[in-house]
Amino acid sequence: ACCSYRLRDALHPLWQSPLTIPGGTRQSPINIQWRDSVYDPFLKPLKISYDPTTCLHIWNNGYSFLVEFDDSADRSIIVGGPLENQYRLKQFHFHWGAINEWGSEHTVDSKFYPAELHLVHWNAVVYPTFEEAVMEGNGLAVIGVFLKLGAHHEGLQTLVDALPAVKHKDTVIEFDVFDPSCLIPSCPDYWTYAGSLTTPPLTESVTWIIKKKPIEVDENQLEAFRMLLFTSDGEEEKRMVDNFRPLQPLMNRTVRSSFQ
Ligand SMILES: COc1cccc(CN2CCc3cc(OS(N)(=O)=O)c(OC)cc3C2)c1
Ligand SMILES: [Zn+2]
Repeated sequence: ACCSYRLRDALHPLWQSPLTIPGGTRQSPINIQWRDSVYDPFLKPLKISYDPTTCLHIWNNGYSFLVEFDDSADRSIIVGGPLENQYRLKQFHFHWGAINEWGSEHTVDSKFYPAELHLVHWNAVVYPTFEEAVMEGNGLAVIGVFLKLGAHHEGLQTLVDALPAVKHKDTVIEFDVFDPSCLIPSCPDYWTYAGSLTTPPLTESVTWIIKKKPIEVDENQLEAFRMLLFTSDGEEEKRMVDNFRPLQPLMNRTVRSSFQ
């Protein structure tokens, strides 16, 4: 009883997974202290080339909603930046809060944004499958984009309009043409550091590329995220909000910036 009590204490209420990974040295998310980040002049610009027709569907996986892509060929890829290889787009999703005061996973100088977009890519040059890449130190590259409250975002609206169809956990809707580069700021500046997935399996396989500039979305668009449910149809409704992992210790890591 004692050990299970201890374990239960350490489990995150959201997905019953450990808050800290035993022996974890590069967990995510982290606070990005702007003045502690180190400008690296050798960082290249990140090159993003997505084919909008690789978009497949949106599904509510009970933790967020994922927009998944056909990653059977090198049709939607990123290259450059801190990356040694090119990486294929697998899916993107968001994390958000119940209110605008919090919701992002990463913070900048301890400031939360109301939401954060993650575009998940995998190293198909080195690994045969996404599942294998998830387990390897250089397996994944995730672009993080902060969302702030402001003007209506035209590109996001097509996605928002589809959300009522994936209100419940394990629902899916076809979504067949979407170019996620409309959600990425044109400003090239980013921070980068070695981290992990922030949802199970929490593996330390992610090169994080966090864009300095946020995108603006309006209140109605954030509210649309908040009307999704963690729960399946027929279960007692639990609103899908606050689906972000707590900040993790920086430990022996340096955050590099692509800008001075
Ligand atoms: C070996 O473990 C897996 C193999 C294939 C697919 C998955 C599920 N996948 C992992 C990557 C990931 C990563 C996710 O978020 S994040 N913040 O990028 O870590 C996520 O947020 C909803 C969902 C998923 C789903 C796990
Ligand atoms: Zn994420």
